[in-house]
Parts: sequence; structure tokens; C-alpha cells
Amino acid sequence: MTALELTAVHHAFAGRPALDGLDLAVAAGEVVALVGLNGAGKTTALRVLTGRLRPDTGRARVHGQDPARLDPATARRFGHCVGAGLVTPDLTVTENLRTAALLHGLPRTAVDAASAAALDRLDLGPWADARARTLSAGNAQRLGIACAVVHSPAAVVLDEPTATLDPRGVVVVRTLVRSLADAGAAVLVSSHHLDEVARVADRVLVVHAGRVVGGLAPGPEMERRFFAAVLAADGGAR
Ligand SMILES: Nc1ncnc2c1ncn2[C@@H]1O[C@H](COP(=O)(O)OP(=O)(O)OP(=O)(O)O)[C@@H](O)[C@H]1O
Repeated sequence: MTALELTAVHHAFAGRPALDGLDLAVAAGEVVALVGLNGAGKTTALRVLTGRLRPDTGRARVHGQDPARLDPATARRFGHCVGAGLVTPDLTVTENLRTAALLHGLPRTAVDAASAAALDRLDLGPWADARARTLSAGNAQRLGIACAVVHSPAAVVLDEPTATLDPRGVVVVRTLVRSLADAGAAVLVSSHHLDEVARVADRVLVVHAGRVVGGLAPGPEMERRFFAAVLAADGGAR
């Protein structure tokens, strides 16, 4: 079964289309990256897939279920960080990780080990006892990601997970994303960094004007091929 799926999704904000027949599917064990210009529809697509936005028409599925109505067993296998993460500003980093682990349904006996592992994976050890609201933007982003994956989910959605990260953080998140997929998870990320997605993604999808207009094979000249795909879509639309 496809782990993450959007089919013919349309959505307009105040009459202005944001998604215009967007389709995508992510299988277990693969990393798929969405790239696109500002306003292309990436975040809106991820909001639909995480059940935060009900589309005008079309279908979203997470392990075969409507993401707005996941049964508890399926919800426990899903992790996402789209917009504000599952983070409480007045709790410490460790308290946030423990809370996220419990909310994702981990048994109490597994919570300490899972939160310690997530702290380590996101390189957040020095800030373990810091309140979330005191973190730098990059460390806050790392914490949002850590809370999304603390339960080792089988399907993961991350919106621009490296947007505010320093070069070391980029490597940390790249390693995390790859290891989640290598362990069997389906991972969908959005990004503006073509060189970065080329390193981590199995497939790169170009989103333009609210739909997927093509794929980019990771490799040389991605920037040129990206613009060619966007221009071709614009030309085709005229
Ligand atoms: N809550 C909202 N209300 C009105 N318009 C919205 C809302 N959210 C998104 N949009 C519009 O939908 C379109 C797609 O936006 P979206 O945030 O999905 O793009 P994006 O590809 O994630 O862009 P970026 O790369 O800048 O993050 C844009 O035209 C945006 O202005």
C-alpha cells in the first residue's frame, strides 16, 4: 500500500487556486522531495496530507486513511512537522520530547529511551534542559522535527526541514531523513535547496501552480532542469 497519497487535490483560497489537481504518492522506504517556486503550493499540499486543511476536492490518504480521521493505530505510525511543530514553549526540550512521545502513543516504559535517542539524533543534547521558547530559530526547528519523529514513525511529512539550519544541522537532518527511509519509512519533504534534495531524495517532484509538473532526477544541472520544467508548464498552460 502507498503510505502517503494525494489524488487530484484542488483547493482555492478566496477563489484563487492554490492546488490545481495535485497528485503524488510516496511508498515505504523512499524519500520524495517537493521543490517549487514561492507560492507553488507545497505547504498547502502538505497541510492537506497532514489533515490540517480539508481540500475543496480530491483525496488525501495516510496508510490508506483520511488524515483528518486517522484511527489511533495509524496515527501512532505518522509523524509530521508542517508549520508550528508539536512543541510547547514553556516546556524544556526534554519535556517536549517526552510529551510528544506519549502523545504519539509510545508506552511509558519506552519514553525515556525514545526521547534520549531523538535528542541525540537532532544534536540537541546541549539544550536538553532549555525551555523551548528560549531556543534559536534553528534549534527550535530541530526540536519540531525531533518531536515529529520521536516515535520512529512509518510515514513522515516535513515542510522545509532545513530552512533555518546551519550547515551542520543540514547534515544532521539529511542523515535523519535518510535513516528513517532506510529503516522503511515513507518520507515526504519540501525544500528550496536543489543540491540538498539531490543528496537525500530518491525522487524529486516539481510543484508549479498547484500541481506536480514533472520529476527531476537527482544529479547534475538540477537548477537548469528545474527551470526548464517550470517554463514548460507555463508554456503548456498558455
Ligand atoms: N491560509 C491562506 N490563505 C490565503 N491564501 C493562502 C493561504 N495559504 C496559502 N495561500 C496561498 O496559496 C498559494 C500556495 O501557497 P503555499 O504556501 O502552499 O506555497 P509554497 O509552495 O509552500 O510556497 P513557499 O515556497 O513560499 O513556502 C499561494 O498563492 C499562497 O498565497
